[in-house]
Amino acid sequence: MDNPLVQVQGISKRIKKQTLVEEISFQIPGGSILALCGGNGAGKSTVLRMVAGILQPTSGEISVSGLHWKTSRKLYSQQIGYMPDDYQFSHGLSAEEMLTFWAALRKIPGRKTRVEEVLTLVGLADKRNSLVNTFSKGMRQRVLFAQALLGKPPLLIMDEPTNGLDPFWMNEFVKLLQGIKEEGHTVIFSTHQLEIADRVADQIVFLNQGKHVGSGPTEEIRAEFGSLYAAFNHSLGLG
Ligand SMILES: Nc1ncnc2c1ncn2[C@@H]1O[C@H](COP(=O)(O)OP(=O)(O)OP(=O)(O)O)[C@@H](O)[C@H]1O
Repeated sequence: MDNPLVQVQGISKRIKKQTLVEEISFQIPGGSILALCGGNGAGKSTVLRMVAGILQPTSGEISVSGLHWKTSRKLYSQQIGYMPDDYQFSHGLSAEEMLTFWAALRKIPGRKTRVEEVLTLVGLADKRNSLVNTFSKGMRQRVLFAQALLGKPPLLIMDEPTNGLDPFWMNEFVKLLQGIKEEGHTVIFSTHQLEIADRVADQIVFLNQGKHVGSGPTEEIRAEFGSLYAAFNHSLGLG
């Protein structure tokens, strides 16, 4: 692959004597979507947090746009919009105030307009004045998604972005991601919902118990195994 936007080379994370993830490698070409799939505790969040620069690998290398976190922290972070799998929202802030706060923190140019744009993108423009801590899980997910989009980052990293979304918003999420990809953004997201990976991802990486157990272009996996479910079961030695 020529000049992939993201290069992950043999990363492992050990905490005390426990190995959380071991020797994970993949590359993501610019303008494409990769889904990290696996069950609970597979290591998806740990990998995403390492790519985001929040957690440092015990061994292995990661580069984003040719940059390494250790040598270019600020530039590296500017490449990335990160959506965590959970977030404790502070009391008393509306959706608009929350996003304006994040935009100010990150020095987003034209932040009033950008906050308006992302609120509209995630369908929360009419809820802008409602308190975020009164929002449903799906609405909170959409606020987190909006904050990741604020800086129009080349790379979007999303941890379980469809958790808590109803079928309507699941569909909207797929359309949003497709739109983001058409604009040239690169996306990596984790999910245990294989149907979402099937619908939007160009490439899949299967993880199980911290290990890479299979990967490939989505179309090729489908052609070889019939479905992502069949491929995932095969990667677990179940079929
Ligand atoms: N800070 C930590 N200290 C020790 N162990 C950890 C830490 N963070 C995660 N783990 C362990 O690492 C393993 C991988 O966790 P991780 O959260 O990356 O998995 P996941 O695939 O995102 O799971 P889920 O889908 O349940 O969110 C789990 O066994 C978890 O208990």
